[in-house]
Amino acid sequence: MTATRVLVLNSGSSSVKYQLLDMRDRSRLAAGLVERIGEQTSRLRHTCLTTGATREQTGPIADHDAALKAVAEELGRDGLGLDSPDLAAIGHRVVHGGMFFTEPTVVDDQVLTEIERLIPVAPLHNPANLTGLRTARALRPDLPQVAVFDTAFHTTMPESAARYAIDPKIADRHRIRRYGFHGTSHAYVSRETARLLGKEPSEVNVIVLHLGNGASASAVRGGRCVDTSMGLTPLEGLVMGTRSGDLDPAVIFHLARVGGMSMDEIDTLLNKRSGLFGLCGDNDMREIRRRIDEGDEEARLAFDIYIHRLKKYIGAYFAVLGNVDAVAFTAGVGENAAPVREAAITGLDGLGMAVDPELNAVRGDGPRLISPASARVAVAVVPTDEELEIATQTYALVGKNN
Ligand SMILES: Nc1ncnc2c1ncn2[C@@H]1O[C@H](COP(=O)(O)OP(=O)(O)O)[C@@H](O)[C@H]1O
Ligand SMILES: CC(=O)OP(=O)(O)O
Ligand SMILES: [Mg+2]
Repeated sequence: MTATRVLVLNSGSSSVKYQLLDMRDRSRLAAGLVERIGEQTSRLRHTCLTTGATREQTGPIADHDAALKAVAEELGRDGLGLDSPDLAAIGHRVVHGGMFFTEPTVVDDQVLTEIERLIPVAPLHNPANLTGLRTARALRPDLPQVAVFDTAFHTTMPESAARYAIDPKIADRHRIRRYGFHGTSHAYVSRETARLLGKEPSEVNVIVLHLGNGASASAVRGGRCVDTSMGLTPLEGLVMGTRSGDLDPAVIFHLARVGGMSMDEIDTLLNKRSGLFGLCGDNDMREIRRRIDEGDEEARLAFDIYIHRLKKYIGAYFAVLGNVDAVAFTAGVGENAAPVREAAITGLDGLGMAVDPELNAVRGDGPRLISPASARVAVAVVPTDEELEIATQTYALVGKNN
Protein backbone atom coordinates (compact mmCIF):
# COMPACT_ATOMS: atom_id res chain seq x y z
CA MET A 1 0.00 0.00 0.00
CA THR A 2 1.43 3.40 -0.85
CA ALA A 3 -1.03 5.40 1.23
CA THR A 4 -0.11 4.77 4.87
CA ARG A 5 -2.17 7.23 6.88
CA VAL A 6 -5.37 6.56 8.77
CA LEU A 7 -7.72 9.20 10.20
CA VAL A 8 -9.64 7.96 13.25
CA LEU A 9 -12.92 9.54 14.34
CA ASN A 10 -14.31 8.78 17.77
CA SER A 11 -17.68 10.53 17.83
CA GLY A 12 -19.41 10.73 21.19
CA SER A 13 -22.83 12.15 21.93
CA SER A 14 -21.51 15.71 22.14
CA SER A 15 -17.88 15.41 21.14
CA VAL A 16 -15.53 14.17 18.45
CA LYS A 17 -12.02 12.98 19.27
CA TYR A 18 -9.77 12.47 16.27
CA GLN A 19 -6.25 11.39 15.39
CA LEU A 20 -4.32 11.14 12.16
CA LEU A 21 -1.72 8.37 12.28
CA ASP A 22 1.03 7.17 9.98
CA MET A 23 0.79 3.40 10.17
CA ARG A 24 4.37 2.76 9.02
CA ASP A 25 5.54 3.53 12.55
CA ARG A 26 2.14 4.13 14.20
CA SER A 27 3.15 7.75 14.89
CA ARG A 28 0.56 10.47 15.43
CA LEU A 29 0.62 13.35 12.95
CA ALA A 30 -2.32 15.30 14.35
CA ALA A 31 -4.86 14.96 17.13
CA GLY A 32 -7.72 16.96 18.52
CA LEU A 33 -11.08 17.23 20.17
CA VAL A 34 -14.33 19.03 19.43
CA GLU A 35 -16.39 19.46 22.60
CA ARG A 36 -19.86 20.69 23.50
CA ILE A 37 -21.23 20.17 19.98
CA GLY A 38 -24.70 21.71 19.68
CA GLU A 39 -24.06 24.34 22.34
CA GLN A 40 -23.10 28.01 21.95
CA THR A 41 -19.76 27.33 23.61
CA SER A 42 -18.39 24.57 21.36
CA ARG A 43 -14.62 24.28 21.29
CA LEU A 44 -12.17 22.73 18.85
CA ARG A 45 -8.65 22.02 20.03
CA HIS A 46 -6.23 20.86 17.34
CA THR A 47 -2.59 19.85 17.60
CA CYS A 48 -0.30 19.17 14.67
CA LEU A 49 2.32 16.83 16.11
CA THR A 50 4.76 17.23 13.23
CA THR A 51 5.13 20.99 13.81
CA GLY A 52 3.94 21.23 17.42
CA ALA A 53 1.38 23.87 16.41
CA THR A 54 -1.75 24.04 18.57
CA ARG A 55 -4.90 25.93 17.64
CA GLU A 56 -8.15 26.46 19.46
CA GLN A 57 -11.44 27.87 18.24
CA THR A 58 -14.55 28.54 20.28
CA GLY A 59 -18.07 29.39 19.16
CA PRO A 60 -21.14 27.40 18.17
CA ILE A 61 -20.65 24.18 16.20
CA ALA A 62 -24.21 23.04 15.50
CA ASP A 63 -23.83 19.30 14.92
CA HIS A 64 -21.44 16.44 14.14
CA ASP A 65 -21.53 17.28 10.44
CA ALA A 66 -20.25 20.81 11.10
CA ALA A 67 -17.75 19.43 13.62
CA LEU A 68 -16.22 17.06 11.11
CA LYS A 69 -16.00 19.75 8.45
CA ALA A 70 -14.20 22.00 10.95
CA VAL A 71 -11.78 19.15 11.72
CA ALA A 72 -11.13 18.62 8.00
CA GLU A 73 -10.37 22.33 7.66
CA GLU A 74 -7.92 22.30 10.57
CA LEU A 75 -6.11 19.28 9.13
CA GLY A 76 -5.98 21.08 5.76
CA ARG A 77 -4.26 24.09 7.35
CA ASP A 78 -1.39 21.78 8.34
CA GLY A 79 -1.17 20.23 4.88
CA LEU A 80 -2.77 17.06 6.27
CA GLY A 81 -6.20 17.52 4.66
CA LEU A 82 -8.67 14.82 3.74
CA ASP A 83 -7.76 15.31 0.08
CA SER A 84 -4.27 13.90 0.75
CA PRO A 85 -3.27 10.92 -1.43
CA ASP A 86 -1.43 9.52 1.61
CA LEU A 87 -4.72 8.80 3.37
CA ALA A 88 -5.48 5.06 3.18
CA ALA A 89 -8.75 4.99 5.12
CA ILE A 90 -10.89 6.60 7.77
CA GLY A 91 -11.60 4.49 10.86
CA HIS A 92 -14.75 5.21 12.87
CA ARG A 93 -15.67 4.15 16.38
CA VAL A 94 -19.23 2.81 16.23
CA VAL A 95 -20.64 2.08 19.65
CA HIS A 96 -23.40 -0.46 18.93
CA GLY A 97 -22.90 -3.22 16.37
CA GLY A 98 -25.56 -5.58 17.77
CA MET A 99 -25.14 -9.28 16.91
CA PHE A 100 -24.49 -8.42 13.29
CA PHE A 101 -21.00 -6.96 13.46
CA THR A 102 -18.29 -9.01 15.15
CA GLU A 103 -15.37 -7.60 13.14
CA PRO A 104 -14.21 -4.25 11.75
CA THR A 105 -16.29 -3.63 8.63
CA VAL A 106 -15.91 -1.54 5.48
CA VAL A 107 -18.94 0.72 5.39
CA ASP A 108 -21.44 0.60 2.54
CA ASP A 109 -25.12 1.55 2.34
CA GLN A 110 -26.24 -1.72 3.92
CA VAL A 111 -23.88 -1.29 6.86
CA LEU A 112 -25.20 2.24 7.40
CA THR A 113 -28.76 0.93 7.42
CA GLU A 114 -27.89 -1.68 10.02
CA ILE A 115 -26.13 0.87 12.28
CA GLU A 116 -29.21 3.06 11.95
CA ARG A 117 -31.47 0.17 13.00
CA LEU A 118 -29.48 -0.06 16.24
CA ILE A 119 -30.16 3.57 17.28
CA PRO A 120 -32.88 2.59 19.80
CA VAL A 121 -30.30 0.61 21.80
CA ALA A 122 -27.56 3.29 21.62
CA PRO A 123 -29.50 6.56 21.39
CA LEU A 124 -26.66 8.71 22.74
CA HIS A 125 -23.97 7.26 20.50
CA ASN A 126 -25.03 5.64 17.21
CA PRO A 127 -26.62 8.80 15.71
CA ALA A 128 -23.34 10.69 16.21
CA ASN A 129 -21.36 7.78 14.74
CA LEU A 130 -23.66 7.70 11.72
CA THR A 131 -23.28 11.42 11.06
CA GLY A 132 -19.51 10.99 11.23
CA LEU A 133 -19.66 8.14 8.73
CA ARG A 134 -21.95 9.97 6.33
CA THR A 135 -19.98 13.24 6.40
CA ALA A 136 -16.64 11.49 5.97
CA ARG A 137 -18.04 9.49 3.06
CA ALA A 138 -19.30 12.67 1.40
CA LEU A 139 -15.90 14.31 1.83
CA ARG A 140 -13.95 11.33 0.45
CA PRO A 141 -16.33 8.96 -1.40
CA ASP A 142 -13.39 7.06 -2.92
CA LEU A 143 -11.83 6.16 0.42
CA PRO A 144 -12.62 3.07 2.52
CA GLN A 145 -14.53 4.02 5.66
CA VAL A 146 -14.13 1.35 8.32
CA ALA A 147 -16.43 0.91 11.30
CA VAL A 148 -14.84 -0.54 14.45
CA PHE A 149 -17.51 -1.59 16.92
CA ASP A 150 -17.45 -1.22 20.72
CA THR A 151 -19.50 -4.40 20.97
CA ALA A 152 -17.24 -6.64 18.84
CA PHE A 153 -14.80 -7.74 21.57
CA HIS A 154 -17.69 -8.91 23.75
CA THR A 155 -19.25 -11.26 21.20
CA THR A 156 -17.17 -14.09 22.73
CA MET A 157 -19.22 -13.94 25.97
CA PRO A 158 -20.90 -17.27 26.73
CA GLU A 159 -24.70 -17.35 26.57
CA SER A 160 -24.80 -17.70 30.37
CA ALA A 161 -23.30 -14.21 30.66
CA ALA A 162 -24.89 -12.64 27.57
CA ARG A 163 -28.53 -13.60 28.25
CA TYR A 164 -30.92 -11.94 30.65
CA ALA A 165 -33.18 -14.25 32.65
CA ILE A 166 -36.29 -13.49 30.61
CA ASP A 167 -38.36 -15.52 28.14
CA PRO A 168 -35.89 -16.27 25.30
CA LYS A 169 -38.62 -15.93 22.67
CA ILE A 170 -39.33 -12.37 23.77
CA ALA A 171 -35.61 -11.64 24.09
CA ASP A 172 -34.84 -12.95 20.60
CA ARG A 173 -37.77 -11.17 18.98
CA HIS A 174 -36.50 -7.83 20.30
CA ARG A 175 -32.79 -8.73 20.14
CA ILE A 176 -32.51 -8.19 23.89
CA ARG A 177 -29.23 -9.50 25.28
CA ARG A 178 -26.09 -8.18 26.91
CA TYR A 179 -23.84 -6.74 24.21
CA GLY A 180 -21.26 -4.81 26.26
CA PHE A 181 -19.37 -1.68 25.15
CA HIS A 182 -15.92 -0.03 25.25
CA GLY A 183 -14.73 -3.29 23.65
CA THR A 184 -11.92 -1.66 21.68
CA SER A 185 -10.53 -0.35 24.95
CA HIS A 186 -11.02 -3.64 26.85
CA ALA A 187 -9.26 -5.51 24.02
CA TYR A 188 -6.34 -3.10 23.84
CA VAL A 189 -5.89 -2.78 27.61
CA SER A 190 -6.10 -6.52 28.31
CA ARG A 191 -3.39 -7.13 25.67
CA GLU A 192 -1.19 -4.32 27.02
CA THR A 193 -1.61 -5.71 30.54
CA ALA A 194 -0.35 -9.11 29.37
CA ARG A 195 2.61 -7.36 27.78
CA LEU A 196 3.34 -5.50 31.04
CA LEU A 197 3.45 -8.88 32.81
CA GLY A 198 5.78 -10.25 30.10
CA LYS A 199 3.15 -12.79 29.00
CA GLU A 200 1.03 -13.59 25.96
CA PRO A 201 -2.65 -12.51 26.17
CA SER A 202 -3.59 -16.21 25.96
CA GLU A 203 -1.69 -16.86 29.20
CA VAL A 204 -3.44 -14.40 31.50
CA ASN A 205 -6.80 -13.62 33.12
CA VAL A 206 -7.41 -9.90 33.49
CA ILE A 207 -10.12 -7.73 35.02
CA VAL A 208 -10.21 -4.47 33.04
CA LEU A 209 -11.82 -1.43 34.67
CA HIS A 210 -12.51 1.23 32.01
CA LEU A 211 -13.47 4.25 34.10
CA GLY A 212 -14.18 7.29 31.93
CA ASN A 213 -17.35 9.31 31.78
CA GLY A 214 -18.98 6.08 30.68
CA ALA A 215 -17.55 3.21 32.72
CA SER A 216 -17.46 -0.55 32.36
CA ALA A 217 -15.65 -3.60 33.73
CA SER A 218 -14.77 -6.76 31.87
CA ALA A 219 -13.50 -10.23 32.70
CA VAL A 220 -10.99 -11.39 30.08
CA ARG A 221 -9.82 -15.00 30.08
CA GLY A 222 -6.82 -15.75 27.87
CA GLY A 223 -7.52 -12.75 25.64
CA ARG A 224 -11.25 -13.44 25.23
CA CYS A 225 -14.02 -11.53 26.97
CA VAL A 226 -16.18 -13.77 29.18
CA ASP A 227 -18.26 -11.10 30.93
CA THR A 228 -18.74 -7.36 30.97
CA SER A 229 -20.79 -4.93 33.02
CA MET A 230 -22.68 -3.03 30.30
CA GLY A 231 -25.67 -4.77 28.73
CA LEU A 232 -28.28 -4.14 26.05
CA THR A 233 -27.25 -0.48 26.26
CA PRO A 234 -24.37 1.38 27.95
CA LEU A 235 -26.59 2.02 30.99
CA GLU A 236 -26.03 -1.21 32.95
CA GLY A 237 -23.26 -1.86 35.44
CA LEU A 238 -20.95 0.58 37.18
CA VAL A 239 -21.88 4.01 38.51
CA MET A 240 -20.82 6.47 35.76
CA GLY A 241 -20.48 10.21 35.25
CA THR A 242 -24.17 10.73 34.49
CA ARG A 243 -25.58 7.16 34.23
CA SER A 244 -26.97 5.18 37.15
CA GLY A 245 -25.60 1.77 36.20
CA ASP A 246 -27.36 -1.18 37.88
CA LEU A 247 -30.67 -0.68 39.61
CA ASP A 248 -33.73 -2.76 40.35
CA PRO A 249 -35.80 -2.58 37.12
CA ALA A 250 -38.84 -2.00 39.33
CA VAL A 251 -37.48 1.49 40.04
CA ILE A 252 -38.61 2.33 36.49
CA PHE A 253 -42.17 1.01 37.05
CA HIS A 254 -42.28 2.89 40.32
CA LEU A 255 -41.15 6.18 38.75
CA ALA A 256 -43.77 5.76 36.02
CA ARG A 257 -46.70 4.59 38.15
CA VAL A 258 -46.11 6.42 41.39
CA GLY A 259 -43.84 9.24 40.23
CA GLY A 260 -45.93 10.01 37.14
CA MET A 261 -42.87 10.27 34.91
CA SER A 262 -42.95 9.45 31.20
CA MET A 263 -40.63 6.85 29.67
CA ASP A 264 -38.60 9.60 27.99
CA GLU A 265 -38.23 11.46 31.28
CA ILE A 266 -37.03 8.29 33.03
CA ASP A 267 -34.62 7.58 30.16
CA THR A 268 -33.14 11.07 30.49
CA LEU A 269 -33.01 10.79 34.29
CA LEU A 270 -31.09 7.49 34.24
CA ASN A 271 -28.76 8.28 31.31
CA LYS A 272 -28.06 11.97 31.75
CA ARG A 273 -28.94 13.05 35.28
CA SER A 274 -27.84 10.12 37.43
CA GLY A 275 -24.52 8.56 38.41
CA LEU A 276 -22.04 10.87 40.11
CA PHE A 277 -23.78 13.91 38.64
CA GLY A 278 -27.18 12.86 39.95
CA LEU A 279 -25.78 12.05 43.37
CA CYS A 280 -23.80 15.22 43.97
CA GLY A 281 -24.15 17.61 41.02
CA ASP A 282 -20.66 16.95 39.62
CA ASN A 283 -19.54 14.25 37.22
CA ASP A 284 -15.85 15.11 37.12
CA MET A 285 -13.82 13.05 39.57
CA ARG A 286 -11.34 15.92 40.05
CA GLU A 287 -14.11 18.19 41.31
CA ILE A 288 -15.55 15.44 43.52
CA ARG A 289 -12.16 14.83 45.15
CA ARG A 290 -11.72 18.56 45.70
CA ARG A 291 -15.10 18.75 47.43
CA ILE A 292 -14.31 15.70 49.58
CA ASP A 293 -11.06 17.36 50.68
CA GLU A 294 -13.16 20.31 51.81
CA GLY A 295 -15.39 18.03 53.88
CA ASP A 296 -18.39 17.91 51.51
CA GLU A 297 -20.63 15.02 52.66
CA GLU A 298 -22.67 14.80 49.45
CA ALA A 299 -19.54 14.35 47.34
CA ARG A 300 -18.21 11.80 49.87
CA LEU A 301 -21.34 9.67 49.61
CA ALA A 302 -21.29 9.84 45.79
CA PHE A 303 -17.67 8.64 45.85
CA ASP A 304 -18.48 5.84 48.29
CA ILE A 305 -21.38 4.59 46.15
CA TYR A 306 -19.12 4.65 43.07
CA ILE A 307 -16.42 2.65 44.88
CA HIS A 308 -18.87 0.17 46.44
CA ARG A 309 -20.20 -0.76 42.98
CA LEU A 310 -16.70 -1.03 41.54
CA LYS A 311 -15.61 -3.37 44.34
CA LYS A 312 -18.64 -5.59 43.77
CA TYR A 313 -17.70 -6.03 40.12
CA ILE A 314 -14.07 -6.80 40.96
CA GLY A 315 -15.29 -9.53 43.32
CA ALA A 316 -17.83 -10.82 40.81
CA TYR A 317 -15.27 -11.06 38.02
CA PHE A 318 -12.81 -12.77 40.34
CA ALA A 319 -15.50 -15.41 40.81
CA VAL A 320 -16.26 -15.57 37.07
CA LEU A 321 -12.58 -16.05 36.18
CA GLY A 322 -11.65 -18.38 39.04
CA ASN A 323 -8.17 -16.96 39.18
CA VAL A 324 -6.93 -13.53 38.22
CA ASP A 325 -3.46 -12.45 37.12
CA ALA A 326 -4.11 -8.71 36.93
CA VAL A 327 -6.57 -5.90 37.53
CA ALA A 328 -6.05 -3.01 35.08
CA PHE A 329 -7.34 0.52 35.64
CA THR A 330 -7.85 2.64 32.52
CA ALA A 331 -9.57 5.71 30.94
CA GLY A 332 -9.83 9.23 32.43
CA VAL A 333 -10.65 8.23 36.02
CA GLY A 334 -8.78 4.91 36.03
CA GLU A 335 -5.57 6.45 34.70
CA ASN A 336 -5.61 9.64 36.76
CA ALA A 337 -7.53 9.19 40.00
CA ALA A 338 -5.19 7.48 42.48
CA PRO A 339 -7.78 7.72 45.33
CA VAL A 340 -10.29 5.73 43.23
CA ARG A 341 -7.74 2.97 42.60
CA GLU A 342 -6.75 2.86 46.25
CA ALA A 343 -10.31 2.82 47.56
CA ALA A 344 -11.45 0.16 45.07
CA ILE A 345 -8.65 -2.28 45.98
CA THR A 346 -8.44 -1.59 49.72
CA GLY A 347 -9.82 -4.53 51.69
CA LEU A 348 -9.39 -7.04 48.88
CA ASP A 349 -6.33 -8.72 50.46
CA GLY A 350 -8.40 -11.89 50.68
CA LEU A 351 -8.39 -11.95 46.88
CA GLY A 352 -4.62 -11.36 46.78
CA MET A 353 -5.04 -7.72 45.73
CA ALA A 354 -3.29 -4.71 47.22
CA VAL A 355 -2.07 -1.27 46.19
CA ASP A 356 1.30 0.19 47.13
CA PRO A 357 0.52 3.84 48.06
CA GLU A 358 3.85 5.13 46.76
CA LEU A 359 3.58 3.39 43.38
CA ASN A 360 -0.06 4.46 43.15
CA ALA A 361 0.90 8.11 43.66
CA VAL A 362 3.43 8.13 40.79
CA ARG A 363 2.08 9.93 37.73
CA GLY A 364 3.15 8.64 34.36
CA ASP A 365 2.15 8.07 30.77
CA GLY A 366 2.86 4.39 30.25
CA PRO A 367 1.55 1.11 31.69
CA ARG A 368 2.75 0.59 35.25
CA LEU A 369 2.27 -1.69 38.24
CA ILE A 370 0.86 -0.20 41.44
CA SER A 371 0.72 -3.39 43.55
CA PRO A 372 3.46 -4.47 45.95
CA ALA A 373 5.85 -7.09 44.52
CA SER A 374 4.53 -9.62 47.08
CA ALA A 375 0.87 -9.39 45.89
CA ARG A 376 -0.64 -12.49 44.23
CA VAL A 377 -2.56 -10.34 41.73
CA ALA A 378 -0.88 -7.55 39.77
CA VAL A 379 -2.76 -4.25 39.99
CA ALA A 380 -1.84 -1.92 37.12
CA VAL A 381 -2.57 1.39 35.45
CA VAL A 382 -2.72 0.72 31.72
CA PRO A 383 -3.57 3.77 29.59
CA THR A 384 -6.08 3.01 26.88
CA ASP A 385 -5.67 4.14 23.28
CA GLU A 386 -8.93 3.51 21.45
CA GLU A 387 -7.76 5.64 18.50
CA LEU A 388 -4.56 3.65 17.96
CA GLU A 389 -6.47 0.37 18.23
CA ILE A 390 -9.09 1.59 15.72
CA ALA A 391 -6.34 2.75 13.34
CA THR A 392 -4.55 -0.59 13.63
CA GLN A 393 -7.73 -2.58 12.92
CA THR A 394 -8.71 -0.23 10.08
CA TYR A 395 -5.31 -0.42 8.39
CA ALA A 396 -5.15 -4.19 8.72
CA LEU A 397 -8.56 -4.56 7.08
CA VAL A 398 -7.80 -2.16 4.24
CA GLY A 399 -4.44 -3.86 3.64
CA LYS A 400 -6.16 -7.25 3.48
CA ASN A 401 -8.68 -6.00 0.93
CA ASN A 402 -6.01 -4.45 -1.35
N1 LIG B 1 -6.55 14.25 36.65
C1 LIG B 1 -7.71 13.64 36.85
N2 LIG B 1 -8.07 13.20 38.07
C2 LIG B 1 -9.23 12.58 38.30
N3 LIG B 1 -10.13 12.34 37.34
C3 LIG B 1 -9.86 12.73 36.09
C4 LIG B 1 -8.64 13.40 35.77
N4 LIG B 1 -8.66 13.65 34.45
C5 LIG B 1 -9.81 13.19 33.96
N5 LIG B 1 -10.55 12.62 34.95
C6 LIG B 1 -11.88 12.00 34.84
O1 LIG B 1 -11.98 11.37 33.58
C7 LIG B 1 -13.24 11.67 32.99
C8 LIG B 1 -13.15 11.62 31.47
O2 LIG B 1 -12.66 10.37 31.09
P1 LIG B 1 -12.54 9.93 29.56
O3 LIG B 1 -11.99 8.56 29.54
O4 LIG B 1 -11.83 10.98 28.79
O5 LIG B 1 -14.08 9.91 29.23
P2 LIG B 1 -14.94 9.83 27.90
O6 LIG B 1 -14.07 9.18 26.84
O7 LIG B 1 -16.09 8.98 28.31
O8 LIG B 1 -15.30 11.23 27.58
C9 LIG B 1 -13.59 13.04 33.54
O9 LIG B 1 -14.97 13.23 33.55
C10 LIG B 1 -13.01 12.98 34.94
O10 LIG B 1 -13.97 12.45 35.83
C1 LIG C 1 -20.36 3.22 25.30
C2 LIG C 1 -19.99 4.37 26.15
O1 LIG C 1 -20.42 4.49 27.27
O2 LIG C 1 -19.14 5.25 25.61
P1 LIG C 1 -18.58 6.60 26.30
O3 LIG C 1 -17.86 6.19 27.52
O4 LIG C 1 -17.65 7.17 25.24
O5 LIG C 1 -19.79 7.44 26.58
MG1 LIG D 1 -14.46 7.15 26.21
